[in-house]
Amino acid sequence: MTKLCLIEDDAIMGEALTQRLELEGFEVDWQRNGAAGLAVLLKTGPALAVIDINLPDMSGIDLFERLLAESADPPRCLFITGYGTIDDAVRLLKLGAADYLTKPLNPAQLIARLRALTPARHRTCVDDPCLGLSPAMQRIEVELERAARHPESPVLIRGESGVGKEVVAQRLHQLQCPRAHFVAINCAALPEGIIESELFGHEKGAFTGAATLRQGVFERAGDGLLFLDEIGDMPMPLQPRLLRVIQQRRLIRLGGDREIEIAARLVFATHQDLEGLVRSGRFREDIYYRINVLEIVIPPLRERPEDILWLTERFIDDFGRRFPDEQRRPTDDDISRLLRYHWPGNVRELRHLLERACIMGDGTRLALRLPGEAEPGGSAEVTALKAQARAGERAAILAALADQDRNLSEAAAALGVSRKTLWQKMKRYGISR
Ligand SMILES: Nc1ncnc2c1ncn2[C@@H]1O[C@H](COP(=O)(O)OP(=O)(O)OP(=O)(O)O)[C@@H](O)[C@H]1O
Repeated sequence: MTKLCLIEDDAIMGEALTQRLELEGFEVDWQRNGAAGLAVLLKTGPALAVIDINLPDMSGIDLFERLLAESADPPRCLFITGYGTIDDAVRLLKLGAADYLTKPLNPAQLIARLRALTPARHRTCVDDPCLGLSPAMQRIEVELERAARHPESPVLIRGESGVGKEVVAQRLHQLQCPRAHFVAINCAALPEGIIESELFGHEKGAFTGAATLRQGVFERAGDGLLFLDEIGDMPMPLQPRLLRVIQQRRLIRLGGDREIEIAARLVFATHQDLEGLVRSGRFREDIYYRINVLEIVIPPLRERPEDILWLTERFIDDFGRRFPDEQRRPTDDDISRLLRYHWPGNVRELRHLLERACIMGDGTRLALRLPGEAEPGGSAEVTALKAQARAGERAAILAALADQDRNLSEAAAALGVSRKTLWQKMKRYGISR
């Protein structure tokens, strides 16, 4: 559990926050005044502190300055400020405080910020969800724990592209057989000519070009986990053979005659409407029933706002770990934009977008740009309009100069600008006298 010290003199607020933070999995030490709070921060070394800036015995600034002077490894401090103390909060940020939030406090926002601030070393695996914070992902985590105890049953993972189907398969592997192989194959990406030998393997000399024996993925996975992605794209001619292998858990390599036992856990995934494929005759109904034993459905990211925040924090943390000098932090505005966007590319899109936002960011600021939003300084349309306006302005200056026999003062008067302004614009547009 992440240790957190709450320093808040208001009894109602202190109690409400303590309850909420404990429900969210923090270990809370609530102190009612600055001196007692400071003592706890110095003695017990929590990972985080939430501090009201207006305390009865000292100001938040005094407290923070003393903490910095006396502690070699101070916790990350988030201050709560009232309307009149924003200036102090800004001063605190300059001194090195992690963040501040204004009253009235939005508890969900506080939790999101605290999770973002929790240093990785203070997170423990037990209370740190592996797949996400949303109820849907927590449910999947529980389903995976159950599935891990029944390795003989196939698993079918469904969800839009980029929702994390492979990540879920990896989690199952971690729960079930972390030391055994994890082999992944994308049935849609393999050319039809080689998919059969890639799946089932071939003996030496089985066909022209088969110079050596090759094991297929079913064999290579050993007693680990075989992840067959995009199963809906399995070519129809191969499906009867696949069905036999799944059913009998045995195979014969191409060109071979010996049966080989399959020990691997079989996990299938698809973003397609398998039922529709069955109806249109492109996917065999018998395979559909055979693989659809333990079905796990991952909802799209736009339906899991908690995960948008949780994943954002993870991806930004990852970046910060790789580039310790570049610690970014989302602003409130970044967070609301991330929550508003509809994420057609799901987690993959979020990951790529944040990678870019971290790389292009500056200081703690992310350079967040979401598809469809106007670029800073204007969208393409605005840019084109500006270019047009500039061209028009240049033409007007040239015309005024010609009209006034290139007399600068008279041209400026005709244009209604000062002589200095005209001269500056001429320089910008490359117009000589
Ligand atoms: N819960 C998660 N935690 C961390 N990263 C995640 C999570 N879910 C997805 N990702 C990241 O998002 C990207 C897409 O995930 P993944 O490949 O598992 O999706 P998928 O559903 O299998 O996609 P596709 O349908 O295109 O094969 C990867 O970079 C992955 O690391």
